[in-house]
Amino acid sequence: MANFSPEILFLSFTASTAILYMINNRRRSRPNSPSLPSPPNKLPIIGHLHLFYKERKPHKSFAELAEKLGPIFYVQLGRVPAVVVSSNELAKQVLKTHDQVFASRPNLLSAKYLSVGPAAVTFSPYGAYWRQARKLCVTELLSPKRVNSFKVVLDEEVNRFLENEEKEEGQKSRYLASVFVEVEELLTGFYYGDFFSEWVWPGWLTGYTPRVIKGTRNLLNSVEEIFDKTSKRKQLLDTSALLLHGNENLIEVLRRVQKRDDLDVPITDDSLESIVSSSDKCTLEGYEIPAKTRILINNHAIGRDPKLFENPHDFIPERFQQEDDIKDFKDEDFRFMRFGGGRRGCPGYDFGLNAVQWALARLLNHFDWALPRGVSRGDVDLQEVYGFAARKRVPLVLIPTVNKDYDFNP
Ligand code: HEM
Repeated sequence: MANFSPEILFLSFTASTAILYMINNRRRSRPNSPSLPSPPNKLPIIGHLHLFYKERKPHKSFAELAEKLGPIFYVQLGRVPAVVVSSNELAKQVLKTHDQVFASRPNLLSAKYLSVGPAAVTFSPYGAYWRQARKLCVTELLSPKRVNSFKVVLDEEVNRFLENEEKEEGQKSRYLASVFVEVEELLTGFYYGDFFSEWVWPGWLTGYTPRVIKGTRNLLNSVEEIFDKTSKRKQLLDTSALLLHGNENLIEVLRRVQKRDDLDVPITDDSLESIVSSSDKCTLEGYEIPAKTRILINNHAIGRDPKLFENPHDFIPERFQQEDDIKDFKDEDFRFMRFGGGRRGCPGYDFGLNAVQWALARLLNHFDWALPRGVSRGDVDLQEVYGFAARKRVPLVLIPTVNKDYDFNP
């Protein structure tokens, strides 16, 4: 029997339902902006969703459409009206000029289950709860002082990982990495059922909901195991342990913090419970964007814009060594958006950079790397898979040669 993927099953089922009922929802959800470009072939119920299934790479389909329709266009994704922007100027307008209007987050099924730790902030709707949770996260977990104190742990972790690669601990590290990869896949925001959020059955029919539940269980078990390991580390990371689902969830942390008398902004019961959507209408490039329209910033297309990058499709990592580009880490022109932008931009910027630089510097300084014998540069598959952050489709396999002068236990 042919092996149909859950998405195909779901899309076919929905498309046939659409044909049976012959419902044309064009009038219901098209925003009030007749001149906003939009692709043809909009189907009943699923809208333009069928255009984005190709190779499971919606970012590429959006980029191809932008080439035909321009840097701003409208698509109907199931029940969700969306506007796709594909230029850095428009991204700047969304993330800077109108960032309050677009500061909320979509209501994803995966986020409902996986909203623990920093993800609880990431997926909170914009409002009082998000503001307090983010403030708590920034002051208690991501302040420069905190990030500095984690350096000891980072150092220890990188060493432990390298030492134990072949032992049981190494297997656990690999398992943990696989759990995070799965979580990252689940949080991509392009599960088709999310465009019909009032329907519960597609999640069960396609097996997506059980997958999310399993992913959540694995994540929580892994994180709990990490924090149970040593009481010393447990003390050091006490606050982050709480944020990452210790004995209290984030609401309980907020309830506890609510009783403190040193808060700049007192947390009232109202502010804890109120979830405000400030999603208002606004104008982009002369087009009126109705309230509750989802804005998708196509980072993939912006990162390959020939107006911004010379030979954008060529692999020239040296381009990022230019002084201007290093300075451009501030990204005032919104060319890279590595950490997003605006009021929902990444508060873990320092932490993330430290962690990546620390691990990468070690790997590059203390090992020489080469392709396996018989494999040449041209053989390396540079295709990506769509995700929260695009990952290589085929992992890069390299042979390290240990620098014997490096002491793992200084
Ligand atoms: C190199 C590492 C990292 C990268 C590339 C990264 C990137 C991002 C991006 C692109 C966003 C979305 C911003 C937007 O919507 O405009 C984000 C949000 C967020 N990140 Fe990071 N991040 C990194 C590390 C971290 C770390 C280490 C933490 C915390 C431990 C963290 C916590 C958050 C939170 C809480 C949000 C949501 C902010 C909000 O919605 O208010 N990130 N990150």
